[in-house]
Order: sequence, then structure tokens, then C-alpha cells
Amino acid sequence: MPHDAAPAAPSIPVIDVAPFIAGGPAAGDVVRQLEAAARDTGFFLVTGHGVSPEVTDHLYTLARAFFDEPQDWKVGQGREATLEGGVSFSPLADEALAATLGLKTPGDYKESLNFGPRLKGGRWPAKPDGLEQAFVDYFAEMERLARHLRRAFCAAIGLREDHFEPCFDRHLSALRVINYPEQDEAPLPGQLRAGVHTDYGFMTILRSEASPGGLQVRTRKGEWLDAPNIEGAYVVNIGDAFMRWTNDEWVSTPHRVANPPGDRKGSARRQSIPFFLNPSAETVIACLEPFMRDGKAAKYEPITYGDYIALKTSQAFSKA
Ligand SMILES: O=C(O)CCC(=O)C(=O)O
Ligand SMILES: [Fe+2]
Repeated sequence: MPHDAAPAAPSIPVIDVAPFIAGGPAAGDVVRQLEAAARDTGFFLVTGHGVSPEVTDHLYTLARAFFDEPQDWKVGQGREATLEGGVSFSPLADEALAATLGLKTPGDYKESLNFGPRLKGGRWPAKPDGLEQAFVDYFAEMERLARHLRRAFCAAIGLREDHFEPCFDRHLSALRVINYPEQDEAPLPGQLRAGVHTDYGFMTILRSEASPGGLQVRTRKGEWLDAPNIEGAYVVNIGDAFMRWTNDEWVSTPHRVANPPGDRKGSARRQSIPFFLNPSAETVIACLEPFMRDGKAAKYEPITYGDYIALKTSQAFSKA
């Protein structure tokens, strides 16, 4: 076989969504690219998304200032969990994401700040100034991009373009900034920056950062791919609830965040910003009609998103 006929290495595609957002003649081509990626790896990068770089950088910078504060102070922040739209702080090794797949591992080598307008948190910290507003503004940017992507998904599936909109009227989406510190000491056996897991909800839109020890995605064949880092691009992946909605035809893919290699541990701080787009608690996840054509049957019983998420969350925080 001539060597140029070898199958292409699997990869995570980069899709320019600007023609879809603009609604021009190339919109259909974007829809086809998104559908192929959603069925194949369940992960893709988007450019041409229109998200404000200033709003993104501002949240990044203020969150970084928070993480730079002493640990003793941070652990006292956002503890009440009584305030809708409050903030919560999850310290190093608090969460083991691999527990959602039934794996016992030490807690993830990360700390995070978490916010959602309909999620309970505590009072916002007194510093840095403007932290709450930075979360709120970036959340709004993510909602805008998510709305475009939902419309594109409807076009791909053959649904009315506003099919999912009622599910997001009172959505339970969450915005998180994660700090993966430098690893001055070796992590515990089995401890990763973030253990292997799938995301629970509809989709995740991630602002990532190029640094040693980053996001890796498991293909359907079981190979681990490094997610590319492209300045200004966002990583998008399909979540479990959406996979269930599509009768498993669109895929929620396992992923993890690797530790930095031994020689780079002291220079490998990384900060990422995932936005987890989740439907409302009362949304019923039932197989979409186009996925039941040609004699195909629904694989799962309908379930409300509230029941579904409660189960997954309790697993993630049950410590090894
Ligand atoms: O930080 C990353 O690159 C990914 C984090 C992640 O997968 C998650 O928090 O669900
Ligand atoms: Fe994830």
C-alpha cells in the first residue's frame, strides 16, 4: 500500500462556526461538520464563535488572583451553600471525578471556584474586586454561544431549531474555573489532575490553556488523544444527558487531565474554565424521535434531568 494511503490518525476537529452564526450559505456545511464530530469523538474545537476575549481574560485573571491567596483563607470562602447564585470553593483533592465511573482514586489534583445562577453557593469573597460580575458576564457569553450550538444541533438532527429551548428556560448550568497547581511533590499513585470521567449534562464549553499536563480524550477505540490548544478556540464536548437523548448515537466521551511530565512539574500551572450546559431539573430526557426511525427502539426509559444529575453528583463526591 503506498504510504500516503494510510488511514488518517484520529483527531479532534477544529470547526469555524462563524458561517452558521451569520446564517449564510455555508451554514449547512458547519452543521454537517458538527454532526460528524458529535457522532465520532464527541469532542471538537470551535473558532469564529464570537465570545468576547476581554470577558474571558477578565474572568481568567480575577480567578487567578483568588487562587493565589493563601489556602487557609480560601477554604473559608463560599462555604454556606444556601445562596442561589452564590459561589463555592472546592479545595485540592476534594473531588474525584473518576468515582463517577466507579473507579476508586485519590482526589483530583485541582481546586475550583463554582457558580451557577440557579445553584446554591456561599457569599462571594471580598477580594478580588469584581469576581462575581466577571462570572456573571462570562456566563452570559457562554449562554449565547450555547444557544447557537443548540440551534445547529437541531438542524443536524432534523428538529425545529427551537426544539430544546424550553428545556433551558430555567437551566442548571454551572461555570467553573479550575486551577491545576504546579506539582512540587509527586502526586499520589493513581492521582491525576482530573480523573477519567464523562460530563453529565447537555454539553460542555471549555476555555483551555496550553501547558504541560492537559486535557486528553479517549477515542471509541480506546486511544488517548491530546486535545489541541488553539489560542482563542473553545473545546466543546457532548454530555451524558445529550447522549441519552440521542439514543447513544451522539457520544459523551471519557476524558481526563494528565499530570505534567516529571521534568516539567514545577512550571506547569494550568487554569481552565469549563461551562457545563445543563437543562432544567424538570426536563424529561426521552429518546428524540429522529433516533427511533427505521425500526430502532429507545434504549432508555425517560428520566427527568433532576433525577439523573442527583445520582451522578452523589457518586462524584463519595470519596475513595
Ligand atoms: O480542565 C480541563 O481541561 C477539563 C476539565 C474537565 O473535564 C471537567 O472539569 O469536567
Ligand atoms: Fe469533563
